[in-house]
Amino acid sequence: MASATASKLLLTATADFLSSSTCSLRHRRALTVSASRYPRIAPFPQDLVGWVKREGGFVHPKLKIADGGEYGLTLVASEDIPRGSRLVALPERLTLRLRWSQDDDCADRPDSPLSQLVKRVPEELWAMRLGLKLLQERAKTGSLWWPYISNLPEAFDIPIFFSGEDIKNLQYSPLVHQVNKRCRFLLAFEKDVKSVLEDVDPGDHPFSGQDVNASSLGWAMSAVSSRAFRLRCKTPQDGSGADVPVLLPLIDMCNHSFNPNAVIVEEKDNQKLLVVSKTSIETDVPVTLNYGCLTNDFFLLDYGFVISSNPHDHVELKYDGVLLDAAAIAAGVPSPSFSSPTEWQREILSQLNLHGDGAFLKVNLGGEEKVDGRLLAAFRAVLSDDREAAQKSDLSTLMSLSAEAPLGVSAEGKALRTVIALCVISLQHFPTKIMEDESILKGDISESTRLAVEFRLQKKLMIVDLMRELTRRVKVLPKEAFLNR
Ligand SMILES: C[S@@+](CC[C@H](N)C(=O)[O-])C[C@H]1O[C@@H](n2cnc3c(N)ncnc32)[C@H](O)[C@@H]1O
Repeated sequence: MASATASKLLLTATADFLSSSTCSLRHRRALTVSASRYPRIAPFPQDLVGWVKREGGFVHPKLKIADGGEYGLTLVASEDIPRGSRLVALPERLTLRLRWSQDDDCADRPDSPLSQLVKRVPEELWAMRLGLKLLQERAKTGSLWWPYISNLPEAFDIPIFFSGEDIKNLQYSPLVHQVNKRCRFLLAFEKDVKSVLEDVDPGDHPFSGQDVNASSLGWAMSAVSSRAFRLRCKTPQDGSGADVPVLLPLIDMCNHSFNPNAVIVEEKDNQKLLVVSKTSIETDVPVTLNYGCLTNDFFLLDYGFVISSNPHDHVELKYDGVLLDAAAIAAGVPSPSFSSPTEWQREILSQLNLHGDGAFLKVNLGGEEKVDGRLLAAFRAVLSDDREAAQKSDLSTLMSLSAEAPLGVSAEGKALRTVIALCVISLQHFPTKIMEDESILKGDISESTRLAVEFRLQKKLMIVDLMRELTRRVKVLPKEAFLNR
């Protein structure tokens, strides 16, 4: 039932590209409304903890699966657990990953229809590759992983399932571009899958003869992108030393924190994956893992959530001479030369890969660096008259915000004021104001609208914070910085 909803939403989100896509993957077991607050694939999912233990895994006796509030389900300590405790140990055979072998019963054949489908998915959509395996196991009667799969969410609030209106509500073109790209891929891949499977013998059908469409493919891709971990594997099947995506039943009930109380450790000798507590965990406290130092773009696109004051979030801009001249003029810099840099400035811009053939023009504001080092170095160089000092300075100094006015206070003042003006221009690109977003969030809105508005609000708050920080830096510059020489 919810799969049908997901299908409808995917159609709405991609109306521009869509021809037809309506049915959804139906599991052999009936899909009815779940009794849980966080609907799962099966109305009464199997006991995941019991299954892991029965299959040779270990689960700390003081751990349980519980309601993690707005974060969905989570693993929680039912009593205090000391630091350094083994929380979960998962045998390798319970991990769900792509394995190819001609004669191993636990693996898929390298010439199988599943492998043909996997090969048609671009590497950057690795979640879809493993998603195909997940769909195969979801469709298979008697799958080893059914107790795990029955506990997976039946739908995901991630942007590929947003309505067209909520995709627009993101107000941020790099993310809208990614969402549209994924939707387009899913719609095209649906057709690919049908054509590959058209003449496949029923016994070889990867999805036990069931129909697979853009919606079910989207479900599988989202299940993997929001739950898989990338582990470094050295086996020949997985490619030597590559990061291989793996689904880790039960371990993937842990929610994310940048300050996690647990870590995943690979126990090579026993071929087990462990979760070990990094700190003591008090009663009722959830076990958390760090999913990565990601921007909100990735958190929303892959996981369906947005982190407030995310120190890794940034906005992406294009290094564009005309735009930067406009920013510099707005900052009070007379005749800036971003559109027509001098030869020595072009040399520095080339070293920064911001000029010439193959230049990489994407730059960021925000994140740990606060101002993209390449952008800052370019500003310092283009807004300086001191050719000798610029050519003598090493790039790493020019790129560092903590380097104190490497080309003199006048250039530093102009550079920082121009970054502030660029922040203002970036803010103006968002059609709504911070106060409007805050007031929308107080209203009665759908989860996807809430996520979209929260996403754009966080971007804007990040820019405002950056402007404050840069203004503080400008204010402490000596007064020569304010003379427009
Ligand atoms: C690996 S699963 C964790 C288990 C999940 N809560 C569940 O109910 O199955 C990742 C998902 O949990 C939720 N989640 C995890 N950490 C979160 C956080 N810090 N903030 C909001 N949601 C979070 C998101 O829905 C995310 O897609």
